[in-house]
Amino acid sequence: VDLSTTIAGVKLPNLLLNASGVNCRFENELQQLVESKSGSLITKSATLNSREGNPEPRYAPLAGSIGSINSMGLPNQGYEYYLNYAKNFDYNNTAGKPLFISLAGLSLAENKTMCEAFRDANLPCVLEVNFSCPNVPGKPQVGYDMEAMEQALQVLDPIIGRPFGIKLPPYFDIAHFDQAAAIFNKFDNVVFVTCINSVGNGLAIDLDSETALIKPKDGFGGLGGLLVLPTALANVNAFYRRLKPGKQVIGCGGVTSGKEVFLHILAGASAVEIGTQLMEEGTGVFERVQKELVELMTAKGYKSVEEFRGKVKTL
Ligand SMILES: O=C(O)c1[nH]c(=O)[nH]c(=O)c1Cl
Repeated sequence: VDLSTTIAGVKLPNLLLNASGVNCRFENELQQLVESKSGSLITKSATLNSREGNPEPRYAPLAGSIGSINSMGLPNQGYEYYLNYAKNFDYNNTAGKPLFISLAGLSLAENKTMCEAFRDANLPCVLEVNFSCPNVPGKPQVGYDMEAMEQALQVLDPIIGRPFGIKLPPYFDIAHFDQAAAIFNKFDNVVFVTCINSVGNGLAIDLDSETALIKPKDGFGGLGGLLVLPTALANVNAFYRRLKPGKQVIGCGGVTSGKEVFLHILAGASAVEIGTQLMEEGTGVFERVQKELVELMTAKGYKSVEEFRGKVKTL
């Protein structure tokens, strides 16, 4: 069974990778991903300067393993740390794993500076511009401001000057799928969108203590895990149906096993990111999920993901 895929012109030996933000802030964590059975890896979203992020507790699993809530607040080492990592990355590693870099500037100026630095370094890594962090107080998500998103792309696309992707928030209105896809179809370098980032500003409350699970923002944080699966599948499929040929969708959200990876591919995903389940299980999740996906494909008679990608049936 062939699980390989190609994103932005780079080959992934298998279609699984981490969701940006999980197990990828520090070099030792990134090395764990390199040594894992993932097909590639992506760094924690970087800002111009390093950040401590929000006060803890800022992440919590939800009762009944239905998902997670986080308001990390973009803790990261600053973009130069990840630029340096990308300069030293072994692109000829035996596993053949490519490297993705996530950038989440707090302003267009920050994103411009970071994208110029990566352009000047001219490295084989692939950029994923994060327009969807829901947890920086006072910073509304660019992904929910269509005009700002288009203006940002008008500035960043020519600077990046090569294929790149965008990490999107979940949309919940068909008109928003239409508007966002129409924007991305204007930029030839935007060759993939990653759907979805966490479902913003949920509130998880503990029944016994009658207290919010996380400290920042009165307990408001992004939701992930199984509970967001139907929203993730809808966003993957909405953009799969709307983006021009040649543009791809990376699925993210609700993956706990091979089953949900299969559903993401059926919805149209060319690669699939794992966040909450990686946070809870550790990097062994990639081997387990891959085995389950192969078993499921074999049971269904599929030899490659191309045979069923995007082929979700409707009634
Ligand atoms: O709070 C975070 O760091 C964070 N948390 C998320 O759930 N998505 C993001 O893109 C980011 Cl940047």
